[in-house]
Amino acid sequence: MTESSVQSALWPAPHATGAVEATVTVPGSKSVTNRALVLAALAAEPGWLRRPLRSRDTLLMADALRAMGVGIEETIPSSSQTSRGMGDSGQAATTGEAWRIIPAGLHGPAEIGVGNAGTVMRFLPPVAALADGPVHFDGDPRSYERPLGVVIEALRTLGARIDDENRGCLPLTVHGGGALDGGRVEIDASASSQFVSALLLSAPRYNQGVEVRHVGPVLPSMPHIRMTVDMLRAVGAQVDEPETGGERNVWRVTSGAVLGRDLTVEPDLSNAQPFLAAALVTGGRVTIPDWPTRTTQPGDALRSLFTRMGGSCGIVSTSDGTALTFAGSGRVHGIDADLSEVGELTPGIAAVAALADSPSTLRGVAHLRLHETDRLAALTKEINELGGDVTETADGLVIRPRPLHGGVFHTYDDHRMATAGAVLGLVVPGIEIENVGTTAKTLPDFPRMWTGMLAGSGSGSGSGSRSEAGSGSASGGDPGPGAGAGA
Ligand SMILES: O=C(O)C1=C[C@@H](OP(=O)(O)O)[C@@H](O)[C@H](O)C1
Ligand SMILES: C=C(OP(=O)(O)O)C(=O)O
Repeated sequence: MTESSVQSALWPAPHATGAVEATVTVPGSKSVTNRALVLAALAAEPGWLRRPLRSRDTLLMADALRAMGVGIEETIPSSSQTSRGMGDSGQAATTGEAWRIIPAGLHGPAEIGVGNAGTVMRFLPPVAALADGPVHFDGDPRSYERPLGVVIEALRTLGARIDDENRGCLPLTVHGGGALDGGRVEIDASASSQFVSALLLSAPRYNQGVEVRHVGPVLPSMPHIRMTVDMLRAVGAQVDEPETGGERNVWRVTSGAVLGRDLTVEPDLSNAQPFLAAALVTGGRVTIPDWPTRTTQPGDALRSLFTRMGGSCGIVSTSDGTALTFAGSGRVHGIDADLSEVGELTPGIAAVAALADSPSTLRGVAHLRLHETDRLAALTKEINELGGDVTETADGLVIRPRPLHGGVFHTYDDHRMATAGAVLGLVVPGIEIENVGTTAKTLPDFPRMWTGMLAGSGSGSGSGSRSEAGSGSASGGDPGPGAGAGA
């Protein structure tokens, strides 16, 4: 098969013949990995990143930093090396991949491919402003449509010179001058929290630091901004959030050195979503090892969201740390939820909602129209083409469950559309996922993990027995077309 035929192939989504019972090891968080790479690249000394996510978005980030002169060495640490660090839930890492990041003077000229990674296209122009020459950014066709003008204008206010031939979108060139003044900037981040995170992450290296004031009507994905602030503080940056005197949504980062750290990346809790959903929709039980007890990841909200939808869960101590066990009850309920803080969970919640015993209203997620695809339109069309009844609202979806039938579930190059389709396929026979390889954006091993999860508990192989699935540890099952493609 050529790469393009692999990409467009249809993947027969496995159907669960019984309750899913599995332990699933989920790879590291995209959002933590890409923030950690940026901060380590800006540091005054080398640092370590353990259990990083290795996916299209994070490899694009690493390659982009390398293009500007940063050293990133990929090593497998010996079992005697252990680590603790920011974002760490307390468990020691004794195995797995580790990247050593060796900061250097940032150089241009450089060519950066952002793919369709919001974190790369938003977080790196502020870094490139510190380079000593031009840094050119380009990406997938969809990246041209995703908003970037707010970051471009803010950087200009802070002293950067940028050529944006497409006016506010990619492609663009940041003419780095080796340093940036910094200062105060007002932005409207209602289209993406990543605008705020982008400006804060590089701010300690700007001459005057940065004060960012959000002045727009809404601000989505607050946990991701908290993640940025937490991770900045963990590398020694001073970040003030004056919430008194009527000042909300203001962040001040003081100019100062960024420390090199040793960080173990938490599992990606948003990527745990399809596996937890599998327990919910099949009345099964799924355990996710290393679920952190304290985290800024929005995926932690799945514990309450999926409990409201009919499941139950608990964090348990294990010999290696902590794990989340989530159990379905055999019933799936609809939900009325404001998902503005956790927008990236919407596709997975919509899939579960389409299988529920009552309607759902998902609100606060108008900005999803500007994600990997227009997720509100895509979910509406794809669920309805399987017999569903979904309508778009100004800021979300209303989902009235109907009996669904098989068919092709199109994914629009959106990893979370693919995993949402896989959840539907557990319950609805005959669903085929177009381009499941698009999951490589954040979870390259998804098809193998999914079939591994089902190997002992469903998909025609009997129900009730336990299976183990995880990145690199799943056994059995066809990895499916496109597995690993696109990275
Ligand atoms: O900062 C981050 O790591 C992210 C922020 C969110 O973006 P938006 O605020 O644009 O939704 C989220 O949806 C995305 O998956 C990751
Ligand atoms: C919106 C997402 O990604 P990005 O980082 O490209 O914005 C996502 O992963 O759901």
